[in-house]
This record gives sequence, C-alpha cells and structure tokens, in this order.
Amino acid sequence: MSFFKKLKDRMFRSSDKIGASLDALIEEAPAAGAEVAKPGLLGRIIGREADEPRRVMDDAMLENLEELLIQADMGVDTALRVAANIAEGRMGRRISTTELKRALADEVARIMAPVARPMPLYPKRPQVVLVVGVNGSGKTTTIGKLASQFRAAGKQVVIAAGDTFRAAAVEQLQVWGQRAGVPVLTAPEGSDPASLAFDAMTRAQETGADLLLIDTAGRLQNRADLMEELAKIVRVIRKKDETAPHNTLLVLDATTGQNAVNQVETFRKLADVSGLIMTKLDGTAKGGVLVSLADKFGLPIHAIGLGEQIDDLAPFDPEDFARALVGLGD
Ligand SMILES: Nc1nc2c(ncn2[C@@H]2O[C@H](COP(=O)(O)OP(=O)(O)OP(=O)(O)O)[C@@H](O)[C@H]2O)c(=O)[nH]1
Repeated sequence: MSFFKKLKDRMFRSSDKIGASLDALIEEAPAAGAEVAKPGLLGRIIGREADEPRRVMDDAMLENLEELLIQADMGVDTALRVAANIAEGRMGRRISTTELKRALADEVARIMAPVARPMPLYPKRPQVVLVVGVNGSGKTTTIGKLASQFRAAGKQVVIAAGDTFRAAAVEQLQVWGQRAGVPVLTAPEGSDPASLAFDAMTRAQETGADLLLIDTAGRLQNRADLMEELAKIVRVIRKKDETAPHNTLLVLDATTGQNAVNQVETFRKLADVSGLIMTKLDGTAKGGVLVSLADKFGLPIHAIGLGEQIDDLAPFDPEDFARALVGLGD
C-alpha cells in the first residue's frame, strides 16, 4: 500500500478533520458582510472546482482560518503565520475550498520538507539508538517496528529493555522482539538500566550487531531522576564507544496534540534528542501538531506510526502528509 493511500485511509479518521472544517469555512454562513457564491446545479452534481462554493478572502475569513488552524493543533504562532501566508495575494478574491486546501497543503509541505529525514545510518557497529519518550507514547511498539524494518533490510539488531522498572514493559518488548525476530536483552525488575545498557553494548559488539536499540523508562513525574538515569546510560555506553548514542529518538503520541510540544521541550533538556517519531497518527484529528513541531524545533521527523501492527511505521513524506492533513485527494 502506498504511503499516501495508507495515510489517507488511516490518518485523521476523525470526523472533525481539517478538510471538513475547511469545507465548512467556505460553505457555512459567513460573518455579516462576507460573500459566498453557491455552486450551480451542474457544479453540485459533478463537483467541478470551477463550480465549487467560493468565499471572499477578507479579515473575517482570515480570522476563521486562524481559529481553524489553532484548533487543528498547529499552535498559535504557526497557525497565524500560515494563515497570513495563505491570505497574502488573495485578499479580496473569491476562493474555492480546493484552492484553500491546496494553498494550505503547500504551506504545510514547505514547513515539513526540511524535517522529513529518515533516521541516519552511520558506519558504526553497533549504531546505538536510544529511544526516549513518556510512558504510553508508543516507544515499545516503535522499537518493535524499527527492529523489524532494519532486520528486513538485512541488519543485525539487538534490543535492550531499559525500562527495568516495569515488568510489563519488558514483557511487551519481548513479544515485539519475537515478532521482529530480534533478541531482547533484559535485566531483573528494578535493576540498573545503565548496567543493562552496558551489557547490551558488550553483547552487540561481540556479536557484530549493526544496531542496538535501547528502550528507556518514561516517567516524567520525577525529572531529575529520569535525567540522571538517561545521563548514566549515556556515560556507560560511551565507555564502550565514545561517539554513542548515535541517535536519540523521541517518540511522541500524536493524540496528545499540543502536549507533544511540551514533551519535546522537556526531553530536549533531559537528552540530546536527534530526531522524532510521531505515533498514533491513525485515528486522530491532531496531526496538525507535527506542523507546529517542525516549525518550532526543526528536529528531523524520521517516521510516523499509523497503527498497532509491525508494518505500521512509515517514512515521513511531507507532500503526502500535507495533502492528507488538509483532505485533498490524490
Ligand atoms: N493506533 C495506534 N496505536 C499505537 C501506535 N503506536 C503505539 N500504539 C499503541 O499505543 C499503546 C502504547 O504503546 P507502547 O508501545 O506500549 O508505549 P510505550 O511508550 O512503550 O509505553 P510504556 O510501555 O507504558 O512505557 C499500545 O496500545 C500500542 O498498541 C500507532 O502508531 N497507532
């Protein structure tokens, strides 16, 4: 299945997706003084763009557009700038829904293009990938999906179950390891995650593994503890390879909307985040938060999660994402 098809089928299933709101923005009764041209009968039947409803781009419409983008979790700053860019050169003109969607998709794709980058692979063996994020963001699932993809690409992968505080998390990772056909190194519940990371590093080096994926705990209640724990893992693996970790991936749950912005801010203080993976983009109307993140932080978005199955991790394609986000067809 193509990326776009999967995105379109799965992403933003919710009925309040941006596309529907954009349709309503043009079609619904506007504020007093604004003008909407109703489509002719033929236009309604065959749905030609020329016959679509149109609305004059004026201050009221600009304001509606700003509100819509803020509600779509783009964040206030990004929403205002995107709306202003769309209005530029269009003020006083009657525009159709399709024109509005295309203009928005172009703006979104322009913001997203620089951050759409796959996780870089380095000539390092093992390449150490530290995976961070709050509990429930989808770390375990994402590690399983990544392991499976890298394995399918011929890489030898080892997983370290670094969330030693929760037996359930370790068990879940073992299940994903089995599915991906990748060994999962574990340690007794409550033991030191850094010591497990060191053992995993040793094993990965001895066995000539290409990649070592290290899961970490995600409790944010006590930031100082978490920071110390992550710092200790990094210190310990650097005893074996001073350039490690080579990637620090922050896994974010798209359904949390603007909360994801706070998580990036927090985790950037806790660890040297090198890239993002956004999970659960299927079935949420909050995909706009990716635009906000790209605009605010410029961190690479390596992949997106579109479901709970092992092959539901897709590379991030800015144009397809933008079209799916605004509800444009192929
Ligand atoms: N729909 C959907 N669900 C996802 C996706 N990624 C993860 N999930 C689900 O989200 C839930 C949490 O995922 P986990 O991988 O356990 O998250 P975690 O960050 O490891 O959480 P802890 O194990 O609590 O630390 C699970 O029910 C997953 O199946 C996704 O892309 N789409």
